[in-house]
Amino acid sequence: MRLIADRLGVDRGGRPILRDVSFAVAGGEALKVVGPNGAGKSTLLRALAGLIAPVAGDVRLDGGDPEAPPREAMHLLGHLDAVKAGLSVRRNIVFARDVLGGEGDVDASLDRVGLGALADLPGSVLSAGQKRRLALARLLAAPRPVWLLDEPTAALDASGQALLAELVAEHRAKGGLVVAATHLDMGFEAARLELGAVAAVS
Ligand SMILES: Nc1ncnc2c1ncn2[C@@H]1O[C@H](COP(=O)(O)OP(=O)(O)OP(=O)(O)O)[C@@H](O)[C@H]1O
Repeated sequence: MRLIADRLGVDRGGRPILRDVSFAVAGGEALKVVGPNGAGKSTLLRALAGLIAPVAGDVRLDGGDPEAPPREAMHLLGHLDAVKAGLSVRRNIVFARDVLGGEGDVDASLDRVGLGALADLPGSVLSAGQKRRLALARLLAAPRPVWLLDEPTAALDASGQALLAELVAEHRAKGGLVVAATHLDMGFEAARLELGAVAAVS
């Protein structure tokens, strides 16, 4: 599988944010998107996920299900954790699995991210780092080959950051691919896409 962005152009609020952004990420690979605040990192992830229509170029997923839109192969972990405050921690994951599809084991996913003991508590009581861990559990419970991660280490402690690096390594070993926007070291090797006045891949 290959995720390809081809001369992508994206506007927001009528302003050009991304122009001529091109890259390809193959299964097993990771791409780290960097750039200053406002450079368009989140915008790029949202465009890849099909949530914002590009004004130029396109996003393709080669080797995926030709019948399904590319977004169905993607998991966007946004910088907001999208926790449903009124649902229990476990129900949050069941809900995500029902919406996104997938056969992941809900309790095993929670155990893996260290939230097993909190499964019956409402989502509203989770700390910022625990909400981030809940978002990681969603990646496991509703497996999809393309992970789009927006500032995935935000609010994670050292063990959470190590867990993220492990999950990414396992995902890549299974042929999954990762595009991650970040200001920080994420503890794994990745190609680099720098957004700024001019976008370039190195
Ligand atoms: N809904 C919106 N309407 C109009 N402009 C927007 C909207 N969302 C984002 N923008 C603008 O798009 C630009 C890129 O924002 P984006 O969130 O993609 O940047 P970023 O690189 O992820 O920034 P940060 O490092 O601060 O998270 C910014 O100038 C922002 O103000």
